[in-house]
Amino acid sequence: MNILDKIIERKKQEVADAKSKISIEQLKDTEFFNKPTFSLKETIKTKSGIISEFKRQSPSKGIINDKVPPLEVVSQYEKFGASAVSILTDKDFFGGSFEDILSVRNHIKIPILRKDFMIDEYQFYEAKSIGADVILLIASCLSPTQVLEFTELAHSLNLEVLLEIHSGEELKHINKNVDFVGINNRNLKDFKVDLQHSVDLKNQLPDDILSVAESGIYNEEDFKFLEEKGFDGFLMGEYFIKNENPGEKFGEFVSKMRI
Ligand SMILES: O=P(O)(O)OC[C@@H](O)[C@@H](O)c1c[nH]c2ccccc12
Repeated sequence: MNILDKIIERKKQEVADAKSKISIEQLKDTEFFNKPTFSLKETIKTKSGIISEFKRQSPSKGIINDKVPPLEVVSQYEKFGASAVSILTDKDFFGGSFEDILSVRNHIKIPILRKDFMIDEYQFYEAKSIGADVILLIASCLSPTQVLEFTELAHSLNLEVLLEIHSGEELKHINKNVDFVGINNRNLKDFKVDLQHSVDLKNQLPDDILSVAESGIYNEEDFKFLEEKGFDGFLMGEYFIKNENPGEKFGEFVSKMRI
């Protein structure tokens, strides 16, 4: 079984447990559920275009940084011009939690992407109740019909949708309602990174869709290369988070790139 299958199997159990503890009605009754959201569609154009990520660990890299608190990191990301922050909420494989979003929500005014593996409607209500603005849909874990239905549900809750694809096969998961198409430079099944593969795929996207290059952007050349190919957004995690002071590293990067 590959890692992605393992994650999804575990996620099903996790969602079943959560459902048995807290109902959707209870989620609707939380502080953030009815608050207005922040739009990445706006900030992707007006700020740096970078969605900078907070994560402690990943299946491909193990522990990356478990020393810095989320608020310290994301406040700096905001200060230096991040269009949004991505926060992993998966616990077992990425060391995240809802608390990582809850603890920062009231302190930043840019969109938060809840980065998790969405497989069930329940998780959209959860995302909204913790104060997320954008959710990720991973094409390789869903059918095109599920992508369509989940997008409608997300929009009904005022959440924006980043649809992640990695192969030509997955182009058929795209529908005109998704807000952004992310192309993962990393294959989630074997962790290989290939930027040219992503550019080839980007050239097959509909013209009017906002595109995000995701993962494995490890230096200035990688970023420039993808920027020149016309990506609108860039999802970057490890390059910043692996440092003692990820926020400062992000600030240096933005000023060096003059974005
Ligand atoms: O740390 P990186 O290589 O810069 O990658 C960030 C982000 O793109 C990556 O965490 C990611 C992209 N899609 C995902 C899906 C699930 C888990 C993680 C991811």
